[in-house]
Amino acid sequence: MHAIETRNLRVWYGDNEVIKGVNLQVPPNGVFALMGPSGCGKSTMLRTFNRLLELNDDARVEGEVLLFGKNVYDPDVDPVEIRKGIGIVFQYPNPFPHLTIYDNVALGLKLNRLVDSKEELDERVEWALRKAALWDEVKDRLDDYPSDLSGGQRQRLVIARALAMRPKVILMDEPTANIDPVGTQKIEELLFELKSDHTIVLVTHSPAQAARVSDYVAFLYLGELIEVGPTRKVFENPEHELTEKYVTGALG
Ligand SMILES: Nc1ncnc2c1ncn2[C@@H]1O[C@H](COP(=O)(O)OP(=O)(O)OP(=O)(O)O)[C@@H](O)[C@H]1O
Repeated sequence: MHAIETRNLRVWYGDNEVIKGVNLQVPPNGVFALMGPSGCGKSTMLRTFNRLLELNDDARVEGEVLLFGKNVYDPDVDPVEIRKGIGIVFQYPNPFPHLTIYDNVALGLKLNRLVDSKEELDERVEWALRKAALWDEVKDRLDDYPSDLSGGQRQRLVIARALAMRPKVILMDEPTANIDPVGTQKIEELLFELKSDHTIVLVTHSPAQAARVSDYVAFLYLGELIEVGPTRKVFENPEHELTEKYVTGALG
């Protein structure tokens, strides 16, 4: 079964149609990149997957988004539950500034009563920080605040916060756009580690990053899906001229 499947997905902001009937299938466990130039609709599409987009009053969604076979837009689905079950990481690392490193990871577990004891909470926090490849750097300063961390570390803290909830799917919207090259490399290595247990959908405007980290890639252009397939195939043997132009840098 696909982790995510869209069926004739369309999105409007007011009268402006920005996703124009996209049919897409994201296989489970791997990195699936959504790439395309600025404004083509990548972030908009990503936010339809966890129903975050409808928090924007102007936006209207049509079509289906199946999450492991279940349409998240069915009337019996609670969008809050959907958002809880899917991790999301944004372009600007946004840990809670007034919570310690420990509490940033622990908060969702506490609020949702996912653990029974302090011991279990400690274990889960450590587990998530290890999975996010941050534990060694923060284990002696769990009571510090995220402002003491580098941008790359803050982003891995956000990833740990998401992982603590054990999501099957993690959405990442340009997670390295504001991170230096060393921090970017760490996050890209982390994606490689995470993909055996998680489905990661990565929005990137960088074809080079898509080529480095993804197993499958979709190329979006002006709200349309131009091409999708295994990353190697799309980069080495694209079917569409537009894709070829984009991956060779001729499209901007
Ligand atoms: N809140 C909004 N209200 C109205 N139009 C919007 C809104 N957000 C995005 N758009 C428009 O929708 C289109 C798609 O934007 P979106 O941000 O999804 O593209 P993107 O590919 O993620 O671009 P970028 O890489 O620059 O973030 C653009 O034309 C954009 O101007």
